[in-house]
Amino acid sequence: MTATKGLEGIVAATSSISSIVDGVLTYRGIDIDELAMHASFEEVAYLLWFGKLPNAEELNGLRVDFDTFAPIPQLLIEQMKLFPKNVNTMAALRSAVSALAVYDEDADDMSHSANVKKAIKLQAQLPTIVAALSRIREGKEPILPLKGVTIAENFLYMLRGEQPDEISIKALDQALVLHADHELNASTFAARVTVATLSDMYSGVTSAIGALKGPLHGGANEAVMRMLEEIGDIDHVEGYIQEKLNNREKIMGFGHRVYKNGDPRAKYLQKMSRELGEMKNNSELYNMSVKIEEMITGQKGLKPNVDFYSASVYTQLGIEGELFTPIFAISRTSGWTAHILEQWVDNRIIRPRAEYVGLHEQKYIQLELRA
Ligand SMILES: CC(=O)SCCNC(=O)CCNC(=O)[C@H](O)C(C)(C)COP(=O)(O)OP(=O)(O)OC[C@H]1O[C@@H](n2cnc3c(N)ncnc32)[C@H](O)[C@@H]1OP(=O)(O)O
Ligand SMILES: O=C([O-])CC(=O)C(=O)O
Repeated sequence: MTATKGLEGIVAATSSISSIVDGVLTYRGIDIDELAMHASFEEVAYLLWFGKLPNAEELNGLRVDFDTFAPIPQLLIEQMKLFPKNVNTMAALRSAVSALAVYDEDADDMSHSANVKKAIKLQAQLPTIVAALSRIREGKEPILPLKGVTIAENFLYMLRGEQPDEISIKALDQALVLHADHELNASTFAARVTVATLSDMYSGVTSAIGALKGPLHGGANEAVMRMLEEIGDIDHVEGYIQEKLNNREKIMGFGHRVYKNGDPRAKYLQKMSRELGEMKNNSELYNMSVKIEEMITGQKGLKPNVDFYSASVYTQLGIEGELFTPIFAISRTSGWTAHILEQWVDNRIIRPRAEYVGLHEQKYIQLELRA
């Protein structure tokens, strides 16, 4: 038995949700380019769960479900208020989603219909939780979700308590579409491993949030923002990045296990970042990001991934760094829950082997004889 570090190249599941072949990403067979340009996040969530784009009636039904489920239990809000103010937002989100199970009397109902309902419910409630966590951190009261608006609009409204502008809504909606699913990435794999024991959907999504938090995965978008803040000025990019490269440090937001010639999602976030800068007459963040990209691609041949330009996009939308990875989680909830439902269709516990590299033939030594 020989281990493959990081399971690189190992095919660990079959799936009909999303695929990456020769650098082309599709959701249910539809190219991400088409979805990025034409689809709303609500349509994409439906597509991931049900395998087809919704007709007008189905889409409306899903929107009504989101409206119904978006409010979160008051007891959960009270619990979140007890979290320390400086808590990591992903840690708080992980705890809040875990707690949601306690308030759902159907949490352990493993029928397909109950699980589909939980997927929709989780998708509706994640934006409410993330916005509430942000408001509580700022010492403000959480805001109740609106009815009859998109997830992107509702989230921005609940964050700020005022009607967001159309450009921000459109940009966030497109970002949600781009982050919704990505084959067997680490957090989705974590979700599938968890629910393959026949544990419940809340456990699966809680595991996934834990995996997404790390800076080698979803946490990279926040790390990119911290890096841009540390650099501070376009004139400092060269010295800062060169020193990191000389020290063989990783630059967050670059590289990918599967894409070697570039992440097809990154170009949309780059475009959005450029356009937002032009609109606000302040392209500093965008220009810094482009300069970083030129250096990393020039010297290491590495291309930006989905996390790199999302950092400057969210910042230009007036969103704080602590919310970048939680926003990723809001979007990826659609993909995680679609994978969880798929896992249960033909389930088998996921239990690989380890190549043992430890000591052999050791003897038990009595406590009093140990050094
Ligand atoms: C949504 C997402 O999860 S997208 C990914 C978000 N993560 C990041 O942006 C973090 C930065 N990137 C990375 O750490 C990696 O590229 C990963 C985690 C995305 C992929 O990891 P792996 O496929 O295991 O590649 P690995 O880390 O082994 O890198 C291969 C080589 O490229 C180098 N490399 C990879 N990414 C980077 C980077 N961002 N900066 C500098 N060097 C890098 C590694 O140092 C390694 O070099 P070596 O062979 O000389 O040791
Ligand atoms: O697929 C991966 O390894 C990481 C990624 O880009 C994602 O989850 O969107």
